[in-house]
Amino acid sequence: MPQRAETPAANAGDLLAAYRPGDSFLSSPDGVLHGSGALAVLDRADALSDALADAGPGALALGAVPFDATRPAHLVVPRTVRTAPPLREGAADLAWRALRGAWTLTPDPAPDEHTAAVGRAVKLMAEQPDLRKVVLARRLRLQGDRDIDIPTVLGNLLRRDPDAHVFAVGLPERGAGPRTLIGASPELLVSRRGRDVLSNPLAGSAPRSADPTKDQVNAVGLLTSAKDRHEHAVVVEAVADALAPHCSDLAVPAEPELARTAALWHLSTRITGRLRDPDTPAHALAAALHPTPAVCGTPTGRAFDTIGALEPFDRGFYTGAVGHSDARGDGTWVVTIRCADVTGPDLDLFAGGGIMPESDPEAELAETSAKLRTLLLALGIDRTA
Ligand SMILES: C=C(O[C@H]1C=CC=C(C(=O)O)[C@@H]1O)C(=O)O
Repeated sequence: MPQRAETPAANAGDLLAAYRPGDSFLSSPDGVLHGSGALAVLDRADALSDALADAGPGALALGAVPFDATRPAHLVVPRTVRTAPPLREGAADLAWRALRGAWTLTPDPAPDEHTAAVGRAVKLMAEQPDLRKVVLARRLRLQGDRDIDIPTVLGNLLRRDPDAHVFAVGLPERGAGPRTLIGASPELLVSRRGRDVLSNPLAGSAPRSADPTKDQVNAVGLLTSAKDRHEHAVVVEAVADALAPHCSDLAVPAEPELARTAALWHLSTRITGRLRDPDTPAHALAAALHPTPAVCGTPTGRAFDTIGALEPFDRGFYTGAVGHSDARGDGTWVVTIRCADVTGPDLDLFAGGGIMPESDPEAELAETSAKLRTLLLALGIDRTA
């Protein structure tokens, strides 16, 4: 059966108003997508191209791939797709909507366990210098007193970060009703438009400040920090190496620039290339890149094993990839960060940071707290966790 493309909506707000549990929503600087129903549900990204061919020439699929790419993905070819123009200035028209209710916040692991794990990673890197970087994360469990109103959270995320990749995609259920991955990722893993390929790795972070002078001091401090420049360079090198077999004219800027979200400054590098084989779809490029050292470390296998040994929880879909591909092979996939895994009134929030040999455990903990604020503030929780 072919996918149905509905008349485009006037704006993202109309798509949010139409969102129902189980639907998909993706907003990026290129446009906004809403998918409902399912012509096909797939657990492997390499099955996407065939499923898209079955769904018609204009069809698209969207969904999420977990951090551990050997585990099942959750990808949907929606029955119906509706689009809206990019949000841009329209963000100011989205009303900030408060979520009602009370929350219980439980850090798991506790903050001191996270600093201890960072300390262990630093010691490991000192003992084994070939282990250059490990990304360590922590989880914050939230329990509300009513089911989370997902379109309200998405609207609040968009209002604060209109240029972010704001998403809601379904996940395999765990017996407690619909499960949804929501978030506002600032990090483009890869996009493909015809032969044009773009990746925009981020690594190296500093908190934003409401005081403009302090905000600038933080930004300049980040741009000139040897530790953050090093942490960033490791990611750029890996992204360029992974794209090189697929791209000609690979352009890798020598210096990072600053990127900003409402909560953080990041070091950012825009890497562009021309696809050698026009039949390589966006999701194949995403699979070639994932996991970058922005979410795993260097070398990848050693860093992955170290994460397994030091993080006391399962990352699941956090630090995987979320996005969409269409039947031509074009698409956009982002790194699944600044996100939460939601079931009913329960949310698991996640935040991590790149640990380098020179990392300070308390500073790394503070960085994860700043990252958690993206979701906390969208939920109306103005607390540092
Ligand atoms: C792993 C996360 O962020 C990554 C992306 C940007 C900056 C990062 C950093 O400075 O450590 C991380 O590599 C996260 O937000 O959970």
